[in-house]
Order: sequence, then C-alpha cells, then structure tokens
Amino acid sequence: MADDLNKGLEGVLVAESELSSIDGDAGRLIYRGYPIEDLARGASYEEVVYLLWHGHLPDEDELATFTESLNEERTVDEDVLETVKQLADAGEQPMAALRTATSMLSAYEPEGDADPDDFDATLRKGRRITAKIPTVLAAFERYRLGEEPVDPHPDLGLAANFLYMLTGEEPDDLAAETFDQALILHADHGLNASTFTSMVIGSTMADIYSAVTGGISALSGPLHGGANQDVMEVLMEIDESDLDHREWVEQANEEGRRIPGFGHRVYNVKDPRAKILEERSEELAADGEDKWYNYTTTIEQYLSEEQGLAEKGIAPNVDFYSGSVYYQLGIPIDMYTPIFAMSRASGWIAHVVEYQDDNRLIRPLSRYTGPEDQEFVSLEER
Ligand SMILES: CC(=O)SCCNC(=O)CCNC(=O)[C@H](O)C(C)(C)COP(=O)(O)OP(=O)(O)OC[C@H]1O[C@@H](n2cnc3c(N)ncnc32)[C@H](O)[C@@H]1OP(=O)(O)O
Ligand SMILES: O=C([O-])CC(=O)C(=O)O
Repeated sequence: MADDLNKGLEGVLVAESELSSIDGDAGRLIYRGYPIEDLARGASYEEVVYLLWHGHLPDEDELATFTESLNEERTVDEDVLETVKQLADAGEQPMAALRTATSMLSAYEPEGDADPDDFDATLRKGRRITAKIPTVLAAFERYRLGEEPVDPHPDLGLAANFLYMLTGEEPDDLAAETFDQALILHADHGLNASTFTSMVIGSTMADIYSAVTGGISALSGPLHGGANQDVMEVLMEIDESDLDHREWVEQANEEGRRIPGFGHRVYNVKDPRAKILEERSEELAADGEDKWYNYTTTIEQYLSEEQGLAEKGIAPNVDFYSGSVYYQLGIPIDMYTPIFAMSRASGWIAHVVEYQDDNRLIRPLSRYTGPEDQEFVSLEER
C-alpha cells in the first residue's frame, strides 16, 4: 500500500461523510440525501446551511431561530473594517483580502478560548464566520469604489442582504432568488481541494478560523474556485476579439489553452449545478443582455460535440455558467471566487466538525527520491 503512488490523491478514499455525495457518471449531487435540484428550487441558503450543520432540514421555528442568530452576527468589528479599507486602498485582490480579514476576525471571536473539541462552540464560531464574510466582501467593494460600507439589512436573507450591501439597493426578487440558488449550489461538494485543506487543518485540532482561512487559500487557484472568474474573462476576451466565438475557441484550442469551466476530477458528464445555472443564465438573459448566455451555450456545444470533449468525459462544471449569471446580476468579476468562498465556508465548517468528531491526524507519506549518503562539507570548505 505504502508503495502505491496516488498523485493528487485521485480515487483515494480518506474519510466517511454524511454531508454530500457525487455520482460523477450520472451527474448527480446530493446534500444529506436531498438532490441538489430540489434544494436549489425549494430551500433557502440558510436552510441548506442548517441541513449541513445540524443533519436535518429545519422546521419553521428552527429556521427562524437560526436565521435570527445568523443575522445578529453580521456586523464586523471596526478594526477589521479598517483593515479591509487598507487592503482595498492598497489594491489587494478581493480573495486575498477575504483571506486576511477572515484570519483577523478570530481576534474578535467571543469564544476564542473554547476547547477545540467543543463542537457546539465551533458551530457558533462557524455561524459568526458565515454571517460576517458577506459583510467583509461588500465592505471591500464599497471601499475600493471610494464609498462607505452599507450596514446589513435586518430583514433580508443572507443572499439578498449581500447584494444590498454591495450596491446599497435592495435586489429584485429574480436577482435575490438567483443569487440564493447560486449559494446553495456552491455550499458543499465532497472532498474537493479546499474542503480537504480545511479538513487537514482541522485534523490537527486547530481552530475553525484557521481551517476556513486555509479553505479560502485553496479555493483561490484557477484549477478550483478561481475558474469562475476565468470563465467570465474568457467570455469578455471573446467579446472584444475580431474572431467570432467559435473561431476564438478553435484558436485557443490550437494554442493548447484550456477553456476554464470545463473538466472536473469527479464528473464525467455535465455538472448538475451547471444545468441549473444555465437555466438561470437564460432567464436573466431574457430580461437583459443575451450575448453572454449565447456565448456559453455555443462554446459548450462546440467543445462538447464538435471537439469531442463530451465523449472524453470533459463537460461543463459549476464554474462554466456561474460567471455569466453573476455578470448579469451586476457583480464585479473579481468577486466571483470570493462569493464561492462565502457559500463554501458552510461546507468547510460542516466537514471540519464532522471529521474532528472522530478525528485522526491526516498525515500521508511521500516517496523520497533525493540522494542518499551525502557527505557533509562544512560551510568554510564548500
Ligand atoms: C469548483 C471547481 O473546482 S470545478 C473545476 C474548476 N476548474 C476549471 O474549470 C479549470 C479547467 N479544468 C481543469 O483544469 C481540469 O479539468 C481540472 C483541474 C478541474 C480537473 O483535472 P484533472 O482531474 O486533474 O484532469 P486532468 O487535468 O488530468 O485532465 C484530464 C484530461 O482532460 C483534459 N482536460 C481537462 N480539463 C480540460 C479543459 N478545461 N479543456 C480541455 N481539456 C481538458 C486534459 O487535457 C486531459 O486530457 P488528456 O488525458 O488527453 O491529457
Ligand atoms: O469537487 C471538486 O473537485 C471541485 C469543487 O469544489 C466543486 O466542483 O464544487
């Protein structure tokens, strides 16, 4: 066993989890047994977070209490906001600003001294993190526009409140519902790279702020959460190019460029979340500008069928359609990956608590391929 090399831990089973399950051949995703389609259409993000953290869908009283407790935690300490402003003024990327601010939030955590195996306390901390991330991100956006942050709206849910704090205006129902759905779709996805990162950190019995900060770091890369921003940038590059979008993709292919938003370690068919986001993108396009939706569908058709990617099991992932959805909601492009983090934080927290409850330090092996028996030579004689 120790001699088998599994680069990228591909196909390696390292944990048991009751949180989410993916059937990569059927294109099926469930959270605690509920199909993602049902949750996206019927639940709110708050209900899904409750489901992930507490094991069942909340009844009305449970949801009201949970929502109120999240809403009460939305305010962020002035010191953290001051740092967020400094980061915005310095031109920091929003994902990096979120990483720094999330780490700083722990200094203002009222239960900072709680034992790491006090899982109720960890979930309360997780609630504070989940409630404050949207406030941090919206404040960052306001500061870099030279404006003051907008205070959280006590009567709006997490999704609508984020859009409100970003723009100062209450979103319409379509925007609020679409964004809420997007958050549900991104909340959890098995042992993806950022969740695994959080779990590795959690397996040392480190605190949840460290685990979430690590998750944000892992999510930022272009092979993972960073792909949603890349998709939109590709669509804009196509829009500005003299080539039509099929020719552009053909040329990119010849240059060996990978199209972001395609391919997945687990799915061999179209990601079920991409299907839902495609529908939302179409709906938003019918209400406004349709070129982004048209680009994505034509590119999907071209790559999947004419370039044969579908046959090779390379299909659109969740990031392929989220970019055009967020663009149509008026969200700045470099906020797309932070929004992914805003949602996925709930999944990281759920996995860390689940894993720590039956913890085993995560510590794999590497095969040494360096030299043996080197003769040490002192610095003066080298
Ligand atoms: C939320 C998420 O994290 S979803 C993923 C977001 N990331 C992206 O969208 C970035 C683009 N996609 C990729 O880079 C990859 O598909 C990954 C990293 C997501 C998954 O990759 P892996 O499981 O490691 O697959 P790997 O990179 O080995 O690719 C397997 C084959 O598919 C091809 N392939 C993978 N992605 C793409 C793509 N976007 N476009 C064209 N071909 C691709 C590879 O060239 C390779 O082909 P080959 O076997 O002929 O060499
Ligand atoms: O599961 C993965 O490898 C990538 C991921 O986070 C997702 O698709 O949501």
